[in-house]
Amino acid sequence: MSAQKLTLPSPAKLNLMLHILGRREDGYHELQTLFQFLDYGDELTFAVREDGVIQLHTEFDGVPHDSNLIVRAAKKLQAQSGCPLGIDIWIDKILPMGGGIGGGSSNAATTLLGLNHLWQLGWDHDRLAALGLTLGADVPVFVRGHAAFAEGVGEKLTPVEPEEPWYVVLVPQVSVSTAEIFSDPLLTRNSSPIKVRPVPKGNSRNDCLPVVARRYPEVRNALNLLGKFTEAKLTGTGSCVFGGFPSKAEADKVSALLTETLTGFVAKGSNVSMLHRKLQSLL
Ligand SMILES: C[C@@](CO)(OP(=O)(O)O)[C@H](O)COP(=O)(O)OP(=O)(O)OC[C@H]1O[C@@H](n2ccc(N)nc2=O)[C@H](O)[C@@H]1O
Ligand SMILES: Nc1ncnc2c1ncn2[C@@H]1O[C@H](COP(=O)(O)OP(=O)(O)O)[C@@H](O)[C@H]1O
Repeated sequence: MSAQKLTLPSPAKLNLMLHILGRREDGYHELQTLFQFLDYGDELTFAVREDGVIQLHTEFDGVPHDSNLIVRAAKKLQAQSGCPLGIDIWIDKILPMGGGIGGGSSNAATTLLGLNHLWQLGWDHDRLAALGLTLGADVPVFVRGHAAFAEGVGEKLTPVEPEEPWYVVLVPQVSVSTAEIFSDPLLTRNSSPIKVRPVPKGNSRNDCLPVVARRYPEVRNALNLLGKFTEAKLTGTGSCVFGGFPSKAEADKVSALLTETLTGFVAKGSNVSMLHRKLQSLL
């Protein structure tokens, strides 16, 4: 008899603002950023194996099997929990890679939460988030599943409740290297820390934007075009650009105009990750 399959969502995130406060001794940058999820993302399907093997069945262009964050997350959880079970995994990948919408980190978090459920490990979110942080700075927020103000390299999280507009997200056809942006001499690294909560209005800038727009004409173009309709912002280190609208109808109208020449999609902002809504419904 074949194992029962479980399908879970793996949502995208946006950085609604991103300030860089300084550089740490280890070369990483201290940030303040606001994460919100999108009701839009990949889908991962899992089936438990009795033989302990971890197998991702979907191939990724340019990402070898054992480097995939899904496989790395599964192997770490298996090693640290001592679980003898294995897993078959398939993914329906719709999120662009290297777009600043966190697809890889989200896939890792969905894997951690999915396997915690299927392998019946009983780990709490603190423990899963700590493991997730060793895979990437954005993994903990996906594990916790609530919109958050993040500090440090993104691991100190305070839940927040920003508005949940409809977004038009444009996907310039370039992959931006996060390392390249953080090593650019022109990057602003000395923003003053925001000490008041919630983040006061007027702090919605992304310090990476000037450097990314300067290096990538495709991103500049997307910012200019979306900027004709609403405030156009960069998420993470890009390449994706987004803007909020009060209704789906308005977002759809702008998207229809812009996607004649650019790639993009419309999605609702969400303060509770659709992964957590699905997991809740299983309990
Ligand atoms: C800045 C954010 C905001 O969400 O960008 P996006 O990746 O989403 O675009 C993330 O925190 C990115 O975190 P993460 O995804 O873990 O970064 P990585 O790709 O591992 O980082 C690649 C390189 O960028 C630099 N880096 C990254 C994050 C950080 N806070 N300071 C840094 O200096 C480091 O040199 C690191 O080796
Ligand atoms: N499951 C995965 N999904 C996406 N990218 C992955 C995955 N596993 C490893 N990667 C690598 O991580 C890089 C960053 O991916 P991603 O998280 O999608 O972008 P970003 O951090 O810009 O939002 C990719 O370019 C890819 O090389």
